[in-house]
Amino acid sequence: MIAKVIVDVPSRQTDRPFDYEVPKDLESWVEVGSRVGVPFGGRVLQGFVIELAETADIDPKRLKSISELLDPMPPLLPDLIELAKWMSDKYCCSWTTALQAMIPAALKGKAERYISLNDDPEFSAEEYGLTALLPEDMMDWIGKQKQVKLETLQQRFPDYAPAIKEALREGLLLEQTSIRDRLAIRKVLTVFPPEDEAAAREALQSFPARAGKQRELLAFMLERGEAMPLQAMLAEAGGSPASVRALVDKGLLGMHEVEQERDPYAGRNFQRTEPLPLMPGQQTVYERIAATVSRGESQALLLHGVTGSGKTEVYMQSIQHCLELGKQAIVLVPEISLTPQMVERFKGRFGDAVAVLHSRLSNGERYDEWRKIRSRRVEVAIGARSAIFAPFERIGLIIIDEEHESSYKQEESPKYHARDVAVRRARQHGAAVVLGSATPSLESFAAASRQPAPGKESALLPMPERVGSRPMPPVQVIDMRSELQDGNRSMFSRRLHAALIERLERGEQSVLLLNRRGYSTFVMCRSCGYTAACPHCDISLTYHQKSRALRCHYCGHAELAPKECPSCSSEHIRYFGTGTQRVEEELAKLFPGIRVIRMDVDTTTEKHSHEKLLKQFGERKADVLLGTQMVAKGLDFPFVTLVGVIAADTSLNLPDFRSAERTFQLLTQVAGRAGRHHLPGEVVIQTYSPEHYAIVTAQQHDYAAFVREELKHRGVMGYPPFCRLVLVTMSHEQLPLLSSVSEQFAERLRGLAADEGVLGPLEGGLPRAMDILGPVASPISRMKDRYRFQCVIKYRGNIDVPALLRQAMAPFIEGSPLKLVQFSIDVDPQVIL
Ligand SMILES: Nc1ncnc2c1ncn2[C@@H]1O[C@H](COP(=O)(O)OP(=O)(O)OP(=O)(O)O)[C@@H](O)[C@H]1O
Ligand SMILES: [Zn+2]
Ligand SMILES: [Zn+2]
Repeated sequence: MIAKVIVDVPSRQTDRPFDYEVPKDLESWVEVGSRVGVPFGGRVLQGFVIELAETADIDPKRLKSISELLDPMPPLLPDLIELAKWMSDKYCCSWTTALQAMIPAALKGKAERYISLNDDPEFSAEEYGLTALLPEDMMDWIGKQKQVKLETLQQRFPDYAPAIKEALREGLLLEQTSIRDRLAIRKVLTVFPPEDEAAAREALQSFPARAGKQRELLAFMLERGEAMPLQAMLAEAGGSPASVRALVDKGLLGMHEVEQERDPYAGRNFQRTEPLPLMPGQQTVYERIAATVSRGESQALLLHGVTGSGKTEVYMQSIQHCLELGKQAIVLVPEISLTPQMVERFKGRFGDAVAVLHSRLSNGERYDEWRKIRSRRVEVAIGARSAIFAPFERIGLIIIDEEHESSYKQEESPKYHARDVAVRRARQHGAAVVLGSATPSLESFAAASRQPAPGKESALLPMPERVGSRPMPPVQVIDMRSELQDGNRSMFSRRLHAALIERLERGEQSVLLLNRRGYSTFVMCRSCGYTAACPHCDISLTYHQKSRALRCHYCGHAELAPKECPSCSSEHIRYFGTGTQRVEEELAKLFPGIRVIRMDVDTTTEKHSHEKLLKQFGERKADVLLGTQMVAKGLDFPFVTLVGVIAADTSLNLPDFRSAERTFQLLTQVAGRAGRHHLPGEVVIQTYSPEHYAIVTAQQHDYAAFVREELKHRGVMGYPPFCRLVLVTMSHEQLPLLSSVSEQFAERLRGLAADEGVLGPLEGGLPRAMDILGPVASPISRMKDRYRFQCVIKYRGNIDVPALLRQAMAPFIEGSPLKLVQFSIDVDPQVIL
């Protein structure tokens, strides 16, 4: 049997399956999706079996064998293997990169080298005159251990590296490579009650007096009647491991190692919840989703429900329906809203049938949650982006909450968008996809608004009302320019100031949002305007108050913050702390005694800090929750009656075609935190551009008006959803070489597009058109000492752009990797900064 294996070398030249013979004893184990170790270029590397075949495509004499099978049960399923191929085509990444993205980090094995003695009876060290090569104690040690790690051997005998090498060459020592996973399954020695209870009870009567402890232990286990870890048993019943072992030897108790799972939610009791009677709006939507799931139709539905309309309840009842059909469900949520609130809701409804995958778990915990899915012990997976790869076999429903969130796009390779992968995976399984949001992305909204095919219903499912017909909170927009004219220099407008006082007096809570972007921490000289920049990247350094250091976000470069200006020696050099720190200080000054919880990157670095802070706020231990984007989403606190936005426009002015959309989304989401329960809410938005349509429409809670206006702009400028984008970034240390290669690349691409008959500006109204802009220097023109150029490709219609890109790149990616210009391709980029 031949296995076609994708080997873990992420280079474009080796991005294809290689043939390996499956050893006879592994034939019944190796499957499509198995992870194996295979010899490759003199080493053993990890790979995935993507196909099994009878015959090899290469000369059988050159055929090598699989060296090891890494897991008894394949970590990947055939549908995921196929999905990886699709991802590698669509996103222009290597196959192995796509496959690696699908398995938990704990399974990304690393090759290790082991040394043993050559115990082949034919081999004689004397004969080859090798007896003196290695010291006797080393030979003894290796012999006793049978197999030692090369690293350990070198540490123990540091002076013998050349001798060890020679011994390996001469065959005195043998080397094996093997893939070791980054972490093993946790095993616990467990004691089992007697298999034959009657016999054990009999034995209990006839125990000799001196074996009193054994008697006690046996009685204890008989009483208990179920297995328990040895440690726990000894702690509870007393006694020593030796007495337990004696009972095991007598065949009265059983004992062996049992895999144990780390359960991050162990010991937490989730209050069981029952499905709520749905509101009429929820009911209509639920019925559409349930019918689609029942039909096994892979349709993508857009649930456009305003904040507080009860989307989560609709998700949960739809999942319930899916489970009743014997199928599984995946729920994607943005990492940031994987708060205890969200987890609690799902655990409360589905109990142990839920696996939770998020990045704040340790690798081990994540792996264990993943194994619950793989071994079919759970039915529902809830997690961030990568949970879309949950290895379920019969998916009936995929839900993407807050579908407009940019965190669904992975920024490193494979640069996939979970929404597109979900649609593809749903097609494989005949599963329904539900995209939910109060502020859908323009792409999803445009797709769902398209005229449905004849006989089909619309994909757009609106829920325009809040649960219980609660009103949307009134929003006031404050023009900060007139505040200044009236002599108010504070960062709080008079209205926001007064509103905060009211909440303090009434004992209600407030959420304050500071749009962090544009408020970063930087260093500036007041005398000459000098700002500290990274010597390796074209970007300014940020100031970290704790370590008093300046750091680069891109390459990690760090230096001590200067006391005087390096440029003009002035002492008037100023460090600007994070925006949120400044707001916090100001709050303390203006409202003595106010209790503030600050939530930003600085206060949420520790593992559970995010949860802790929210919990405190939920318990009303603070008056104000102040933070960045983190406070805008998903929170549902009954006593929050005021939401204030300190400066709405910081994200409006970014040179990014989505900046208006992002601003509208952020304002709408954060405004939605107010007045969700019995107490009415109020929102105050401070801005310098009160007339901007993103702010006006957010004030009116008018998504449709925002979309109309935004679509006009996108149409004029030629941006999605009117076309699609691909960003190609090229980098190299030498500017002249980079400039010449990027010109040649763009020329080739234009030639290929012209051959296809699609080259040209998009304005022409052709159904298929492709425009290639650039190359130009990237907005960050140098990073990690490499210069960067980019091309932006805009296209419309059914054009296989990735295939054209591969062809255009081909001449530049062959040969020695060191001299090569590096190409990075981002399909459907979220930011083109
Ligand atoms: N049918 C119902 N009957 C009573 N209460 C409900 C019902 N459905 C939802 N709720 C409650 O309404 C509140 C808002 O619901 P939920 O948080 O699901 O809204 P949402 O649409 O997800 O909002 P957001 O987009 O702002 O997160 C919650 O407290 C929820 O428990
Ligand atoms: Zn200066
Ligand atoms: Zn840098």
